[in-house]
Amino acid sequence: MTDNPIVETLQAPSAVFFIFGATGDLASRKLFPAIYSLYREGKLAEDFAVIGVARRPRTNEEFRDNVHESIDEFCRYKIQPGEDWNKFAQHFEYKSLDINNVDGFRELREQTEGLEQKFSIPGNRLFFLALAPELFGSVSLNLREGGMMDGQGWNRLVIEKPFGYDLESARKLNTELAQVFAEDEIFRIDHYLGKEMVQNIEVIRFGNAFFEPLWNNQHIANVQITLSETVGVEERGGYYDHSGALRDMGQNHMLQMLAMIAMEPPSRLLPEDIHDEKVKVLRSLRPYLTAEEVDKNVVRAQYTAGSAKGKELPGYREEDKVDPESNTETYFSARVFVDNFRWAGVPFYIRTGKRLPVKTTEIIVEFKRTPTNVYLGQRHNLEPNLLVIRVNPMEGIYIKINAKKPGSDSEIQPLAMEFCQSCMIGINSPEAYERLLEDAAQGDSTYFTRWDEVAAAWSFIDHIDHAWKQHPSDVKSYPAGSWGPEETHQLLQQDGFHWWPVNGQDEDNVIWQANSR
Ligand SMILES: NC(=O)C1=CN([C@@H]2O[C@H](COP(=O)(O)OP(=O)(O)OC[C@H]3O[C@@H](n4cnc5c(N)ncnc54)[C@H](OP(=O)(O)O)[C@@H]3O)[C@@H](O)[C@H]2O)C=CC1
Ligand SMILES: O=C1O[C@H](COP(=O)(O)O)[C@@H](O)[C@H](O)[C@H]1O
Repeated sequence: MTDNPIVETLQAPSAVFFIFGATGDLASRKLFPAIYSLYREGKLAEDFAVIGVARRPRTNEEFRDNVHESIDEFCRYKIQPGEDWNKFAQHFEYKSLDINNVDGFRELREQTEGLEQKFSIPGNRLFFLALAPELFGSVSLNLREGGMMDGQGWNRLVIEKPFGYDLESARKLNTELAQVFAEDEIFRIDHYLGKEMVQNIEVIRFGNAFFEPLWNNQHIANVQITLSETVGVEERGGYYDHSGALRDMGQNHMLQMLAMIAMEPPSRLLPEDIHDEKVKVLRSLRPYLTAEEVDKNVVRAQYTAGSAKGKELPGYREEDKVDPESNTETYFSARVFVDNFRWAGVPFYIRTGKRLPVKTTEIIVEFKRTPTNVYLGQRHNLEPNLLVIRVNPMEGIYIKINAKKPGSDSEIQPLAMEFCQSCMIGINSPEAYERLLEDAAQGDSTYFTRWDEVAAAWSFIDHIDHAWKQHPSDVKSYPAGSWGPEETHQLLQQDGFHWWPVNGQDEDNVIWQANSR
């Protein structure tokens, strides 16, 4: 049922999609809308089914109403007046069960077989775990014990982050999953890898002749990755207070983006080859083994009360379900080194935080300056060239270059050569969860994380966390609505650099770049 002529209509194989945690936030905000968008674009096989699973009692009709509401509220496609809603909704059923009770899985098996018969689905089953991580191990064991793996087709497990709390717990979880699923059946989600512009990094780098020769320590001065959020912890205080920014964003999204920027070109674009290259980067991260090294290279902070857009905002310790004496970091920044031939000596600065002034994700590659400034005699300081990849919410890339100011004799100004994808594609740019669900159904693991990548990332993060645990109260503070603690600037100043403005704005919100919104 595609109404968009430019989308590819390669359909995913016919399968049953199980959403474990079907009454939860992720299912409602992301998963049901993603399934509907795939349906609207003709990317789902005609013969598909969805079974929502959670403890709360729901009839199939009530569940379908929930799905309708979630699509109304969160989907980029709207249900059309006069559209045959039931044609879509009849594919959805609900099963109330407790993950820890294997009998429920046996009943689920009967229900599944009934649906497979009804829609002529050849036994392909995709299990999406939108559940608290503590339940991941039990659900996979009970899938096997309850006979859910005995269908005639393939079985795939799609698993949400966080994958473990540290390397040890991640290993334990992986061992539990490996008792039931082979590595190529496990699809570990990092939803940043589903984002259009993160996937585009590969094409920008490997599809253009002029970047690759410059993509090394001879020509790149530093790389800056910013993932800033305006929201606080919202209703996720219980989870976040045990996680913090380093685990919530650092171990996964930020290191994955760094790996995409730093990896070697794979000889083939097969999932295994890309994973191989990324894991080499993650294993080359210089570990910070002592508290002194961590102090010198990593900054952590927590937001206090502040304001944004004229609205008063509470401090982190006043948030719902947060320990009033919590030392959990809501912000971190780090100077990271990739110790290999290509990147020796090039700092990668990464920062992320909640309650910052703008919602944006940007990767800025700062090039080294020209060998000499021939305009110095005319008192012109040339700015370095930048390549800026805008990931979220604006999507696009621009290159900042120096050019003569039109009409002037000698004045030089920085300007942006820009490709603004969101200006062109607008709301039709697929959401990350659509791509990832589709890829998992197709069996393509390129934009999921392989176990050795997850392990290498934890190994790097664990050293920082161990150092922090020695001095838990050593966390800096920043007012909500500000750009983080002062110390974050020192990270770059020690190398003679500074954070470039993101979102096309400097810290006084002066817009210097055309398509900033
Ligand atoms: N929400 C988000 O934006 C994001 C979430 N995630 C991850 O996704 C996962 C789910 O998050 P979220 O949707 O926010 O969590 P919620 O707390 O909103 O939902 C949890 C779901 O699990 C079900 N559940 C809990 N215990 C059991 C049980 N014993 N048996 C069966 N079902 C159970 C709940 O339903 P019921 O109470 O009816 O049993 C509910 O449907 C987590 O791992 C989270 O870290 C990751 C990135 C973003
Ligand atoms: O994984 C997570 O990501 C979101 C930010 O995702 P985005 O796509 O909106 O940039 C973050 O808010 C959340 O804390 C974290 O768990």
